[in-house]
Amino acid sequence: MTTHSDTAAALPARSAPPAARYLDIQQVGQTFKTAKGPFTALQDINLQIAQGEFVALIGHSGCGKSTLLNLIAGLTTPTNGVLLCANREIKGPGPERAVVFQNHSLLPWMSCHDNVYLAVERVFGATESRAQLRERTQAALALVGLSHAAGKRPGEISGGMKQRVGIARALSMEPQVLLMDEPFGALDALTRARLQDELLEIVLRTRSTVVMVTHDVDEAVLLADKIVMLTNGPAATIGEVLHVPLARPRQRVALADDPVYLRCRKAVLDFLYTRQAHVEKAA
Ligand SMILES: Nc1ncnc2c1ncn2[C@@H]1O[C@H](COP(=O)(O)OP(=O)(O)OP(=O)(O)O)[C@@H](O)[C@H]1O
Repeated sequence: MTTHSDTAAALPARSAPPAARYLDIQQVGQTFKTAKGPFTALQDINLQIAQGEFVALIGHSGCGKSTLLNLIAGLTTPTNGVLLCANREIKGPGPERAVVFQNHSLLPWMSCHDNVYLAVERVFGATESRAQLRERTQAALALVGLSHAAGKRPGEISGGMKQRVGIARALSMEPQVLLMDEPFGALDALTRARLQDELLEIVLRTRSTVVMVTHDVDEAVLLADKIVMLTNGPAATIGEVLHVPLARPRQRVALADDPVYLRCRKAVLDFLYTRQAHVEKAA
């Protein structure tokens, strides 16, 4: 693994020294049992993510990005190695790690308010009154600009709004870690850009640690502190980690011709399309 090591001083400013190994992924491998025999999706994954860091996972389709995210979420367990969150082994899902999926997975018969309330109740229901839970729910919806749609059901709102409800639901749990699997993948370009900007603002305010799977090079450079590039599978591993030394807050229009932005973008494109050019293997 090579690292583009920009100076620490050039890294984005965030307050208070965060835990440098908040998420610690050590020698992780994942082998699936399949009808054709064992299939090794991931191998020798070593990655440390600091508290408050925004990490983008990028790589060609099928390389193992979701597999890695699911391991961090605790939805699956690794065949090799260990994953730690705040020095504790990840052994299953936990309220400190919330997941936002591409298909927002809202319950269609419940209002946006109730979809969020359900998550709030699960995390805080034992210790807080209903009024407090409702307050948390309303605050989360306000955070993503959806107070006006609280009473609507998922079928009555747009795809972008549904995705914002999914993000509100995840944020309402006050997770230490926000795990996002191509959260904007299904959206049109304009909605996607708006949600990216909103996410930048929210993350700046909440100081959450974020791991986001994406296929989009511009999204990765715009949002991330660190871009983790996976090699092609099978047995995918981390090919390169690129630090993105762009100060925050970040403005997409100003970045369009920023030399640092362009250099980072080129480095990722180079990795994906030159060094890891996707070759379809014969079945
Ligand atoms: N439960 C499973 N059983 C067998 N193979 C699996 C399983 N889950 C994933 N795989 C395989 O592991 C590899 C990595 O899959 P994964 O979904 O993590 O890739 P990805 O990088 O997220 O892909 P995409 O970008 O297309 O979403 C693929 O070859 C996939 O077919």
